[in-house]
Amino acid sequence: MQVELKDIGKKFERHFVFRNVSDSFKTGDKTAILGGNGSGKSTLLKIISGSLTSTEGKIEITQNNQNLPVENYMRQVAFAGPYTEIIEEYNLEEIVAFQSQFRKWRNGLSDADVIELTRLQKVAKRPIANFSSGMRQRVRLALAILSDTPVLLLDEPTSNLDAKGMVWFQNLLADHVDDRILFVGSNHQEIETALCTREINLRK
Ligand SMILES: Nc1ncnc2c1ncn2[C@@H]1O[C@H](COP(=O)(O)OP(=O)(O)OP(=O)(O)O)[C@@H](O)[C@H]1O
Repeated sequence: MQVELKDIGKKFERHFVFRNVSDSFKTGDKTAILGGNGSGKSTLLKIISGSLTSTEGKIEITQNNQNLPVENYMRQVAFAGPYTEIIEEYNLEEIVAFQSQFRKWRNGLSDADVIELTRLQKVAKRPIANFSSGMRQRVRLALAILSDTPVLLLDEPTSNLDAKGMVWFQNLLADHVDDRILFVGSNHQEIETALCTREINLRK
């Protein structure tokens, strides 16, 4: 799969957040999207995910030498950001079972494997509404990282994670990144972008 950004710009109200972002990404590319608060990292990630349209330019997706319509592409993208909604009334077992109805897990993992990999098995029957912010973030990350999608987008992945959670995140991502296109939005957090081999710096 190839994701190509052609002169992408995004304007909210009267102001451009960024303009002229052009780049091309293929399977195996791991890209850090860097910049300070308000530089447009989340906005660019949403555009790359297909969930937000750009004001200028276009995004082109190619799979098996064919252009992929955005609605087909969106099914192939997994996204986790601190703002990604999770169904509060469900418990972890129910959320995992719900997602697996429409999306396979990587490497033939079962729902039970996914729950085990969150390391939250002990609270798997508690409603997410009662989870701490760090526990919720683990759920968001596990659901995205373990989804069998060729594109993975993570926005500020270590937000709300403690030291143990950061190590958990790094190991989980390292085990599930190789055959994908990865984008990580980060405020220059070493630990978040450690695996990245290229960058888009929105400050420039
Ligand atoms: N829906 C929206 N309507 C109006 N302005 C918006 C909207 N979404 C984002 N913005 C503005 O666009 C700019 C970039 O926001 P964005 O969330 O992409 O930045 P960011 O680099 O991810 O920031 P942070 O590091 O603080 O998360 C900000 O000035 C923000 O206020």
